[in-house]
Amino acid sequence: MIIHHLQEENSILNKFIAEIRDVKIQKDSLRFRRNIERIGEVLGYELSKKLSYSDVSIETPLGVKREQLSSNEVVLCSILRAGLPLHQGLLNYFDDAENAFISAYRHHPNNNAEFEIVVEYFAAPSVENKTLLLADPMLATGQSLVSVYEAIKKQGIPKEIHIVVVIGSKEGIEFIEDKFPENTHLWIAAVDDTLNSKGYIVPGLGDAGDLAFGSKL
Ligand SMILES: O=P(O)(O)OC[C@H]1O[C@H](OP(=O)(O)OP(=O)(O)O)[C@H](O)[C@@H]1O
Ligand SMILES: O=c1cc[nH]c(=O)[nH]1
Ligand SMILES: [Mg+2]
Repeated sequence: MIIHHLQEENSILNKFIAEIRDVKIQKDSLRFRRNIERIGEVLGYELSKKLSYSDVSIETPLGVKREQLSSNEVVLCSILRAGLPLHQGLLNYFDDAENAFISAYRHHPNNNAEFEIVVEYFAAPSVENKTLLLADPMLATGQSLVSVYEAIKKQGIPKEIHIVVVIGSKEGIEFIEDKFPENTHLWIAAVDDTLNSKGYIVPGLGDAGDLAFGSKL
């Protein structure tokens, strides 16, 4: 896996990350969603540099100019629910992508701390020989991403995969590394050191789905 950790270099991205972490700011859910979307735009711009480009003639009112345009067939796949604002940010830039939505949630049998990942809702086009962008704001244990990848493989084998994450744990990155093809790119804004006993990233930001859409029963 080729890891691109964007916060290794300072940029305006740091402000968006700081705001989604900050307990004094993150409860403004409109701002939280918009910040995740903005991070999706930044990550999307960065990953666009690794796509394939070909020469296309563009006619302006005054002449013709050759531009290098991406020739990748992109499928943008997000994990519900927290993935929705990140999906929107990526879609703002990859506006002609096909889209896939897959749900994954943690099921705690008998309210135990242990959980299993349940994949239920599944709506995806073929990904055969296409460029798959797999987006989830949080990479904690890594189990959701791997379960969703297993599910989407039923739709074909992608030519290349770009995983897009806002905050990940070192443990989660280690867990997913050998579960994806070697040439998979991981675009990750921030990397945190630990997970707590409930599998939450520390310091992280809390529950991304709840912050974006409200708590659930
Ligand atoms: O790496 P993992 O340990 O699998 O955890 C990460 C998952 O947790 C969050 O979803 P959550 O289960 O909270 O569902 P939600 O989006 O509905 O809130 C997040 O969006 C990831 O999908
Ligand atoms: O830290 C975490 C872990 C899983 N899901 C979240 O939203 N946050
Ligand atoms: Mg959640």
